[in-house]
Amino acid sequence: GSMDANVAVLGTESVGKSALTVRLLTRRFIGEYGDIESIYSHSFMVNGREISLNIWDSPYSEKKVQWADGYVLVYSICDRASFNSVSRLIQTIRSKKDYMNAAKVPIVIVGNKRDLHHRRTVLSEEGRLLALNTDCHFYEVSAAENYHSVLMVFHGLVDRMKDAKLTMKRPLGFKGIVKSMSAVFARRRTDSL
Ligand SMILES: Nc1nc2c(ncn2[C@@H]2O[C@H](COP(=O)(O)OP(=O)(O)OP(=O)(O)O)[C@@H](O)[C@H]2O)c(=O)[nH]1
Repeated sequence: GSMDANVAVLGTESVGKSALTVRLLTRRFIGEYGDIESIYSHSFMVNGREISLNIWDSPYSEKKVQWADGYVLVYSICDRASFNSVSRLIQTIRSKKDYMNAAKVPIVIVGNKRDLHHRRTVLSEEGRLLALNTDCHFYEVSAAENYHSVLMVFHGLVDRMKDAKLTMKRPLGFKGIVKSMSAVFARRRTDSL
């Protein structure tokens, strides 16, 4: 059957949340993203099954943590503070989500801006270790350079959400605010939330 799930892309400022989301949806990197805050709907096939994701790309808020079924937690490999905030986010999500088993909340950790290795301040091993210790998936990617690795992030999350037995079909909770990608390319402020 198909799966319909809500995904929150979270992380501190300028780590590339919009870049990752736009890369997934359009396969493109457009450089500057402005103050985009929208929910996007995106469907793809995984092992012959249609997966429909509602993706909310935005700074942290409690409302989004409640809304989401799965989380993409993004930091920049050039920004130590953004990495530190990821472990705090994991704690927050696990304390706020009412799962039978908190360890099962589907979370993937993403170290972005891999292309900027000359400015790296967070080692790959540190990301991998954090993921190991918190039972999350881990990816290092470059939204700027690569579509495939970004796709793998969302496939990994879908796998985790399937494990969490999230199979019910349900309507999008925020009627009428799914923006078309033209809003992104027009770099329009989307303040209707
Ligand atoms: N070199 C490089 N730059 C990137 C990458 N991803 C994003 N950027 C740049 O980093 C800046 C911030 O990217 P955004 O996608 O707007 O980051 P964000 O996390 O959505 O930022 P906020 O909306 O401010 O929270 C932009 O100038 C992007 O072009 C990457 O993989 N490599």
